[in-house]
Amino acid sequence: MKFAVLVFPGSNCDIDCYKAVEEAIGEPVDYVWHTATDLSAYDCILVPGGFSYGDYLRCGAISRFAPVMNEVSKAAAEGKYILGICNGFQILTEAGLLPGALMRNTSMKFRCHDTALQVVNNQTPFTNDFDLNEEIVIPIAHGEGNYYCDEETLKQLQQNNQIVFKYKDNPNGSLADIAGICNERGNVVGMMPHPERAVNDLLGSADGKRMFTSILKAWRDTHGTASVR
Ligand SMILES: NC(=O)CC[C@H](N)C(=O)O
Repeated sequence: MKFAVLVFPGSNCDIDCYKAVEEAIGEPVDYVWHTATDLSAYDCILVPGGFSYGDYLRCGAISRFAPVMNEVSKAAAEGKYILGICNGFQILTEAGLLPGALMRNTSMKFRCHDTALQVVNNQTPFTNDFDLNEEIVIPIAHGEGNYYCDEETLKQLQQNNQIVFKYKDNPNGSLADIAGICNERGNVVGMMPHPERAVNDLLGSADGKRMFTSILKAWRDTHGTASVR
C-alpha cells in the first residue's frame, strides 16, 4: 500500500504524517508537492496540518485551488482513502469534498492540548481498529476548529452516520461536539485532532496509531492481501 503526504507552502505537519506512516505501519510513503498533477500511484492521500498559504483569506481557502487538489477530487471519486488532518480538514471542506466549514474557536484563542474523543463511527476505513464509542486521546492544535454546518447538513451527517469523532469536552465550540466527519461513502475523512502526533506512548498517547493500522487493514481487506502484521 502506498501513501502520499501532500505538502503545501506552509504545511507543518507533513513530516509528522510521514513519520507516523513509517513508524505505525511501515508502508511506503512519499511527500507530494502541491503542484503535482498525478496521484495515480497512491492508495491513500494524507492532507496534513499547518498554515498553508499563511491561512490568508481563510484556512484552506487558497490551497483548495492548488493543482494537486484536482487529483485529490479524482482519487476521492475513485474511492481511494483521503484523510485531512486539521488544516487538511479545512482544505477538504473548502474543496467541497466534505460538507461544512471550520470557523474561529469560540475562545478566539489557538488551542493546543490533548483532547478526549469518542469514536462514534468505527465503520470507516480510518476507524475500524477502534471499538464503537471508545474513548481515545488525541491532541489538537488549531485556531479555527469550530465546525459548523446548516441544520439540513447536520441532519444528513447524523442520518448517514458521517460523524466519526466527537469531543468529550468541546474545546472550540464545534456544532454537536463534532471533531471529525466523513463523506457519505466513508472514504474521505476530515478531523481537527492530530492522530499523527499520537502514535507512541512517549508522545502521550498511541491512540492515533490505530487510524493508520485501520487504513492498512481496510486496504488489505479490499485488495485481498494477508492481514495486518
Ligand atoms: N495545526 C493546524 O493544522 C492548524 C490549522 C490552522 N492553521 C488553524 O490554526 O486552525
